[in-house]
Amino acid sequence: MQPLANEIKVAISSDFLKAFSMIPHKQQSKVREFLEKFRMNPAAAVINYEKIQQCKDPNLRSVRIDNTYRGIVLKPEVGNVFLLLWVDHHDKAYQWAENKVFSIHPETGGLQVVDVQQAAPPSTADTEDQQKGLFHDLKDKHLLQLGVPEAFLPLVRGIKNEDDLDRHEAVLPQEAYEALFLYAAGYSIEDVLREVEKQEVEKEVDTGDFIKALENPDTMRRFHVVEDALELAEILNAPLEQWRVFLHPSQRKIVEKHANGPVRVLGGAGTGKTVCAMHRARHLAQNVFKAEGDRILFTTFTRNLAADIRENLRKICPVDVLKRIEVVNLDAWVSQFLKKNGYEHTIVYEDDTRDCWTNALNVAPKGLDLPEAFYRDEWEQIIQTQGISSGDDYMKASRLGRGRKLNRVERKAIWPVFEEYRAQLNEKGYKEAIDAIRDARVILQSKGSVLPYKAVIVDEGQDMGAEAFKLIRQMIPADGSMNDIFIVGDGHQRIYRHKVVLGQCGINIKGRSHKLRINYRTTDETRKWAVKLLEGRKIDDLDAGVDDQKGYKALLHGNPPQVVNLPSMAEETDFIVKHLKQLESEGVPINSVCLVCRTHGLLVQYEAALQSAGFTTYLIKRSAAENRSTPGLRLATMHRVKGLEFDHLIIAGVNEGIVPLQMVLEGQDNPLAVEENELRERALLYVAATRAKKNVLVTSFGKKSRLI
Ligand SMILES: Nc1ncnc2c1ncn2[C@@H]1O[C@H](COP(=O)(O)OP(=O)(O)OP(=O)(O)O)[C@@H](O)[C@H]1O
Repeated sequence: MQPLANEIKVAISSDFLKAFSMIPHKQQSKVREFLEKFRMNPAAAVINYEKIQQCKDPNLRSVRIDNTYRGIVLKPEVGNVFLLLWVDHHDKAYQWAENKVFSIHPETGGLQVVDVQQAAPPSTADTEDQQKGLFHDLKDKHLLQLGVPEAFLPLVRGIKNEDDLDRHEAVLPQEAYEALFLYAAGYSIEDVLREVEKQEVEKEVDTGDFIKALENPDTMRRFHVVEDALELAEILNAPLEQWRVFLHPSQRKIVEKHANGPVRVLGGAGTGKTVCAMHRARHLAQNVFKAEGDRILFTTFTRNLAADIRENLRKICPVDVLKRIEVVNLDAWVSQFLKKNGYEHTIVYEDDTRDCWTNALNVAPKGLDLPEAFYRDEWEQIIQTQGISSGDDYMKASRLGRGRKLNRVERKAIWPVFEEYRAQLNEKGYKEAIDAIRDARVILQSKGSVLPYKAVIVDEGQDMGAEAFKLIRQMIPADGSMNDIFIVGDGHQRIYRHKVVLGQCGINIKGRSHKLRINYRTTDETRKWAVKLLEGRKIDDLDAGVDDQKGYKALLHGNPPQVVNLPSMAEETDFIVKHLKQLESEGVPINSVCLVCRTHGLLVQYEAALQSAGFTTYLIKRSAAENRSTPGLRLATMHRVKGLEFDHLIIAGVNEGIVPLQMVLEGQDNPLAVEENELRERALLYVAATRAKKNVLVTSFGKKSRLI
């Protein structure tokens, strides 16, 4: 790798990458050639800097890409630093540059770009209105602390309500908008400053020191200092995958945190939890645990998400770093571990154990007349959760929270069902995941094995059960080591049957808890629709506390989800076909669309109908990464789309009886369990809707679900 001349720093902006992605391929190749020369020596004579007439910022220059295309570069007067800002056709590039001014904010130290033409206050604002503005309680000093550029103070004073604030979102620097949004949402100024990490801003900011400004977290959300040619080439190969380079300050803080124990990160759908977890893995492997034998374990709940993460880590890690990060879903890790330790069995899930239950229920006492669902829940919620393995222990077990009371005689009478169920599993060589996880922990404990992991990173923490977290704790015992466990999760997305209290699994996160609030994936309209599904429900924070969705915001805007009810499935399918054809006619690639529904049975029916309408389809499976190079409309159950994302989403068959799934709700005599089951069904719809980047269509036939 060649070093840069004279310690010159070259940074590219997120805007530059967006502009680069929009120019023709031919010019993109020219830009690449130019950039390589530029990166090696931006001060070289071959680079033709031209002053831009009428430009408000005296430090902006244009550079020649070819006869017709120009790049826009910022070369501050002081410091050996060059920033690449934009690329476009000559006239458009000049137009873009005309009103832009780049400056270091005197309070926050962040390098901001503002369009000075947009800084004028709303023309309707008279003096009286200004006094009643949304921010009239805040002094100028506070507004500046929040990152509002000085030139924008009159504009911000003229903002009268939240809609007005939203209208100015694109005009304000993102950090200023986010801080104002939080204040408008009811946070105190102190809370806002804490939330946006601006409590400890340096006293004196040198507004001429661009090198220093490039290290500021606000700057780093839009500028990236290019390290070497390889990195530059990789960034240019996927200019729109901005998560690879530009982290939000709240994300960066979490990623680079030096933590003296386990860290928990919460955040609603699309807030970049997985992105943070991946960057954390890279950061630890690259900068903290650097020895050849050091390993980072990155574990997820679902198998297809692990496959996706493996692919994405490749994009941000050099090969030598990547090979020290092991990505695997927990069940697979456990399976491999048990195999290595001489255990041969198959891990089974709910659907695989139907026969075992049928046989076990043959020994159920006739007089009690308890439904199958009762036995299954008793097994899962009492016997498995408490690790009960004998009739005696079952007699003593706490059944708190179970609606149907059982006296001693009844307990004794039903215990043989569970014994028989266990025997059925053993006979077939099956193990429920929770048993396998428990076995792995016991082996680790008894052998005192030392694993090579210096850190464990957990994605989808909300779906890991207590046994899973106890195992993770055992993998990396609590011996005071720094940066040992990093968990990201969201109770709103819990769609499997687990609820944990990390503290009770030996994972103490006190004082090391963070929250992400900016949704990068969905539009704000979709986010609001999805959040409503869970409104008023108590959602836990993985550690016996309560989580909320206050202060969340999506960066993108669009139409709210379209909800359509049709009389029959045939008519619903026709409607979906028309919708898909419309998308195709707008140039939407069909593999960026996913049709989701609640059950596999229904999915198969939609698959057949859509295939006969001429669409190629692709079923998303439990074990494979979502490979976009495979053609076809994506089809998946709600469980399978967790952690994934698509431009367009169709949620079909959202009928009463299907969402929530009747089978899940019935047979329950415990109101608490009914409530929990319904919550999970709502969470499934929340997860499904929040997979969409652009728009959501929700369809039903016959009677539509009461949830929509
Ligand atoms: N700093 C960032 N800059 C640009 N895009 C980002 C950034 N962080 C996250 N994203 C994008 O936001 C989307 C959601 O990110 P991610 O999947 O990490 O969120 P999540 O919180 O794990 O979502 P969920 O819980 O809904 O599965 C992705 O498309 C990701 O690339």
